[in-house]
Amino acid sequence: MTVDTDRSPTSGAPAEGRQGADDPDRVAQTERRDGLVTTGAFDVRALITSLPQAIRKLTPRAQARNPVMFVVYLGAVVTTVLATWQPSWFAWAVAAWLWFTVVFANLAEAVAEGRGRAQADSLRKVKRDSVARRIDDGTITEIAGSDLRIGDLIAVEAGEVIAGDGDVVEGIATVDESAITGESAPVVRESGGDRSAVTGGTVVLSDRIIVKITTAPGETFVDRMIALVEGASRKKTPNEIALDILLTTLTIIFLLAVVAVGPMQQYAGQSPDPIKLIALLVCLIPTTIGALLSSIGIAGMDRLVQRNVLAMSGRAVEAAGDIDTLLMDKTGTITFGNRRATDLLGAPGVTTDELAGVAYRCSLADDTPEGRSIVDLCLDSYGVEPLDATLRDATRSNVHPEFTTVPFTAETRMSGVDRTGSDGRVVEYRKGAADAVARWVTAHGGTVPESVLDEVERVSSGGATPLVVAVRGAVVGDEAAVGDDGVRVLGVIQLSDVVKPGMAERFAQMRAMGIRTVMVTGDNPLTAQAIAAEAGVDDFVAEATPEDKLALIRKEQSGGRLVAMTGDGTNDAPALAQADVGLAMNTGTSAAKEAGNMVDLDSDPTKLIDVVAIGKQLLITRGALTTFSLANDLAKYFAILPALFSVIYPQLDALNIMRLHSAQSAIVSAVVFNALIIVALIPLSLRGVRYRPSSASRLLGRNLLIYGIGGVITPFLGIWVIDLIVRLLPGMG
Ligand SMILES: Nc1ncnc2c1ncn2[C@@H]1O[C@H](COP(=O)(O)OP(=O)(O)OP(=O)(O)O)[C@@H](O)[C@H]1O
Ligand SMILES: [K+]
Ligand SMILES: [Mg+2]
Repeated sequence: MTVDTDRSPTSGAPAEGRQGADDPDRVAQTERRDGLVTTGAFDVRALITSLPQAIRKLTPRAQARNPVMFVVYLGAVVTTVLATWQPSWFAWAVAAWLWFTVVFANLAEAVAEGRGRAQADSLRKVKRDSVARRIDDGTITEIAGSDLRIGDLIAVEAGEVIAGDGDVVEGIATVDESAITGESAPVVRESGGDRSAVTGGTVVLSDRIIVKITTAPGETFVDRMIALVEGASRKKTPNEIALDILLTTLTIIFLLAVVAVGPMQQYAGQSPDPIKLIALLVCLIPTTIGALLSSIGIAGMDRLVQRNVLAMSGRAVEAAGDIDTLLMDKTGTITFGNRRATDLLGAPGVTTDELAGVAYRCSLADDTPEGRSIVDLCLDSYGVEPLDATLRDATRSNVHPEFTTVPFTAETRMSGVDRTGSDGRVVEYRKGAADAVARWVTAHGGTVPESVLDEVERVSSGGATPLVVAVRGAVVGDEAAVGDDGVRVLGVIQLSDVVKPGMAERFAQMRAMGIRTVMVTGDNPLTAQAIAAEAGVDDFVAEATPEDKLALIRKEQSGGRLVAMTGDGTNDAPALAQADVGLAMNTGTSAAKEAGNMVDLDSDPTKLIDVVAIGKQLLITRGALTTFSLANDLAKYFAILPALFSVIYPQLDALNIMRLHSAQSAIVSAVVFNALIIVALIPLSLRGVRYRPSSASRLLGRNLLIYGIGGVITPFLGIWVIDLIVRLLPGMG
């Protein structure tokens, strides 16, 4: 057991290095920083500090949620009544230890929940009251952050707290998100692209942005994080419900068996003692796993929080343990997502100046990061004469009589501007994915020159994204001479992005875990291939629309496979919602974060390795403790049955292999052991059984061996030792 003695989980202080080298279960080393942090290790003091909370859970209502422990609870009540009615040392000893059993079970849950409370406290600090400057028809009203409604537009400037969750709809800013992510380096949040989501409670460090509110007060990301780490929103997973049903069935069977013992005793001329029968029942029903089941689940979620992953459902965590396929989008997930225009390559007979002029027009109203980077490149490196500010702004906000914006969509994979001249003739400026533009050009009777196709191929093979630029219609003004109404390809814009470091080895690790990694991108096959090779994914799908992404997941799932998806864009949202595990990047859009069932605050897609390990560990821990609990209960037969019957059937004394002192001391010892084993296993239930990547059947065999045999042997030793002490107490015969 790893005992971290230098901090209490309820101290509220975010720990430095919550995971150290002392944690044997650490599956992968991730940089840890300040932030949403607690110790992953178990702290003995937590048992004491969580005691009041455990006692508070003694209400019938709280107990009724757990059928196995509810039987113990009722047993404790009945035994207490009997002990008051006919007091004896034995009766009171059993009553007291039955109450301890119930409290210890509550304690397991309270300790697990307590670990989240410190995180919740530090998150509440993020939820400070802030003032929002709401924009209504151009005027600004100051209102309380708590009065914001979905759809409100607010202006936030450097130094101000963002009052609510939303998407940046105008501007670009650096934002300090450390209160939530623990990452102290500021992040860029900008309109238009996949890095538009901002979280209420974070602070704008530079510039000014306009944010469109996407969540109602009280339902914000931070609110959900608080509910999550406190376990308030925890629902039983299907697996837990199935196990609950099994445990309840066993409890009913044992209840019937014990009820039958009374008449048997009577028949043999011995008057049955209800206290002994209750003790027998409690020892036989699976109290150990019944007591620890919910803390195992809570601890699994908590371990994810320690890795900066927020799981919105326990079901997703369990599914993660069995993932077969991981789908990822490319930009922003495998690459940094900071696609910048880096080069312009003119078609034959087109000068780069002409190309730059058209590229600039194309991107004037394109509010994506790609579009803005093209404008920057054209102005800074190609000396394009900028349009005057009013004209530009009018175009951008699509109110100019002459210019009509054609925004980028994931379906068309093109964007541009239509310009209506004074003679009513329209010129269409377009740029976009090579295949999309080629289709547009062909549809209008044009062709893409061979040399442009060569450039596209060259740019793509290097892992960059080529955008083909084309114009259709008569020339108005000073752009490239296109002659008549025809359509003409002007050249290629090169967009460059960088693969996040360390991808290849992490994907290799996934391969070792039996997970197939597939990159799904809207980009062209050559770029996809180059990036796929660099990142080391097993497979890739290119030119995928949002529907394709969704269909791919459905196809994988229909083959019985469990699928994880990581993504950041609005176009990934349907797929994130469909996947068994939908891990959204925190840098992504609100839509993506809403759709997924997990959010990675570090925006690291390979974090899925940790998520899978934690999911597997959760399943293994639950299996191991269930095995242990059942084996354990079996062994208690040997302590209690001889004690109950040896007076009438002396042969049964042969079963009393522990040579327990007396019937009373045997029963009390069994009940004491039954209670103490719960406390002894709390650390294991919270920390989880050690997990190493290996085949599922090997793991299962190994655990059955350790926890099955351990579960049989431990009670014999434990009850024998406890009996040595208990026999010294009064009333033990
Ligand atoms: N602003 C833009 N204007 C025109 N075309 C664009 C623009 N941005 C991207 N494209 C083109 O559309 C393609 C699809 O872009 P999108 O951002 O939808 O990709 P995606 O499906 O999210 O995949 P990934 O994020 O993995 O690249 C890009 O590969 C590019 O060729
Ligand atoms: K038991
Ligand atoms: Mg994307």
